[in-house]
Formats: sequence, C-alpha cells, structure tokens
Amino acid sequence: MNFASDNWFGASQPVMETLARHNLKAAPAYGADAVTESVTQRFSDIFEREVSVFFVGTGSVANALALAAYARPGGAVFCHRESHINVDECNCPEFMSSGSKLIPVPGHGGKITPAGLREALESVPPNIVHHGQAVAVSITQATESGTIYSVDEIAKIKAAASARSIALHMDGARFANALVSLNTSPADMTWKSGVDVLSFGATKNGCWCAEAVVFFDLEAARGFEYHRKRAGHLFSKSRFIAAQFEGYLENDHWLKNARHANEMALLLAEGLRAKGVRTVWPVEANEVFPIMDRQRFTKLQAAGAMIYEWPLREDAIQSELSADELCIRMVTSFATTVEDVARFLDAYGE
Ligand SMILES: Cc1ncc(COP(=O)(O)O)c(C=O)c1O
Ligand SMILES: C[C@@H](O)[C@H](N)C(=O)O
Repeated sequence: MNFASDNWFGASQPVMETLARHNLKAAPAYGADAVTESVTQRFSDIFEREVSVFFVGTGSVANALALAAYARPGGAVFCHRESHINVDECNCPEFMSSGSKLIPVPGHGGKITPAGLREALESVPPNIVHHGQAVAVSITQATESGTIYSVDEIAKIKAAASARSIALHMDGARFANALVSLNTSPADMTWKSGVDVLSFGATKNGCWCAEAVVFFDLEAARGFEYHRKRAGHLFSKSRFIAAQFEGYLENDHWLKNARHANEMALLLAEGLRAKGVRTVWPVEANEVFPIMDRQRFTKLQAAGAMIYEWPLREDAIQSELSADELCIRMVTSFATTVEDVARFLDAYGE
C-alpha cells in the first residue's frame, strides 16, 4: 500500500532493459554518443518541430536551469504559491539564476490564473530599476495538487505573459500524466500553447534518473550547455540518461505508464468516495488528496499504508476542516496495482 510518492518506485522493465543493452559497449562520453543524438531527434519527432534538449539528473535542476536561461539582473519569476520551485527546491531556482526572485501567485488547486498573473506582475512594473524586471512565469503540469491546466488555460497564461514579454516555463515533472489526461498532443500542450521551455520529467513515471530541459525557444537555448556544465549536470556517461529515455519513449511506453498511474488514482478516488470520503481537489492525474480524521490516518499507517499528511495552505479549504481532520497526499504510479488499491480501501474500512 505504497502511496507515498511516485519517486519511491523503481524504473520500469523496458527502461532497465535498454539501460542494460547500452551498457554492453563503450561509447563517447559527455553526450557525444549516438544514443544521445538519436534520442534528441526523438524529442523533435515527439514535439513535431526542432527542439533543443539537454539531459539533467533531477527535476529541481531542470526547473532551476530552465529559469536560469532567462535570468537577468533583478529578475522576477512568477509561480504558484505552492509550486515545487517555490516550496520544495531549497532556493535552487534562485541560486542557479544568480538571484532571481520567485514571486508567488495565489490560485485554487495549484493553478495560477491569467488575472492572478497580471495582478502579480503589477508588483514588478516595467522600466523602474528599483523593482527589478519580470523575466518568466512557471506553471506545473500536472500541478502539485494533482490538477492540470487545459490547453486553453495555458494559452491564456501565455497571453498574459506575452503582454510583459516574459517567458513561459512548464515544470513537467509529471508531464505524461497530464498529457494522457488531456488526451492531447505534446505539441498542443506545450509550444503550440506558448510554452517556451519545458522540464520534461521521466523519473517519476518509470525511469531511474532521467530529466530533460526541452527548449522550444531555440534562441534561449544558445549557451545553455554552460549553465548545465557549471551546475555539474553534464554527465560523463550521459548515454545512460539517453538510454533511459530511449526505453521510456519507445512503443509509447511512457504514455502507457502514465495512463495506468492515472487509472489507479481514479480507482482509489472512486473507492474512497463510495465510503463518503471527499478529496480536496479533483483527481486529474496521479495524485489523490483525501480528507480523513486523524484516528483513521493513524490506523492506516499502522496497517502499513505509506501515506503522509499534506500541509494545506489554501485558507478557504483549511478553514473547512474540523479540528480532527487532515489532508492526506496519495500518489499512484506505473507500478501501483489494483490489489494495492483494494488492500488500502479494505484497510480503510467503512
Ligand atoms: C511537481 C514537481 N516538480 C519538480 C520536482 C523535482 O524533482 P526532483 O525531486 O527530481 O528534483 C518534483 C519532485 O517530485 C515535483 O513533484
Ligand atoms: C513532495 C515533493 O518534493 C516530491 N517532489 C514528491 O512529489 O514527492
């Protein structure tokens, strides 16, 4: 009953088999190998246009370096108040961009709105040196609340960003989960809706350690290899990140993994709802946030359920909870089974 995080699960079999296959022989280091070249082309195929791709080892670094590519003195980056870059990356984005300031934007369910972004942008008016300069806005897709932006919502945020000539970054640590949920194309969910740079995450969806910074804005990608090298994320055996992506992207394996994870999340949510358990936000990807009383939570943990309290920061929702209620975060993955869900629902009881 492991619902702690999709970070806890290993790599899926096709990824491991591809890694093993590429381990059999030597190859040029630092990304000069044939696998890196072929997988880079694969990314251009998937996004239906030329893209610049840079492999890195973690999602945090992918986010931080993507934003660093747009950094300028006094730079301001706008993001949801509960975004991973603002809450869970230990100032990595600020550090990697030599001091860009993250400006939190409120919004329900982990999502910012165009109006919220426009209001936040007023705090950094153009051409007033004292206030710095707006450089980018970052959205998470799927969000930290397990919700997703529609293609139209992404385009409207881009319109608000373009009014101030700032870039749009997408934290796609769970990109595949959002993609299959929207049933749209990678191109429509990114550059065709105005995304300039994407943190393409694969680690949580079946890879061991594989993240990519994907630039649609090819001008911003110029010189990015120096950002990556200075951050210590140019892997000597870069071919092993490429190999993971090769196995991940082959035969739509990545999409099958994400569909399964999302289906398990829906099965879990439906089972909980049948027991009268409400969830804080709609289940649109692979995360479920049920509300339960502390006694039940403690009983489930004692029964072996790997679940944790999720700090709610949306005042409106927090105020609805009774003194004994808490919000739990439950994450499913490609490795979650129907039996895992059934065992949890059985342990939950009536
Ligand atoms: C939404 C989101 N973005 C980025 C990250 C960062 O990934 P990493 O932990 O590999 O740095 C995570 C981690 O799970 C995440 O949940
Ligand atoms: C919680 C967060 O830091 C982590 N990235 C996860 O999704 O588990």
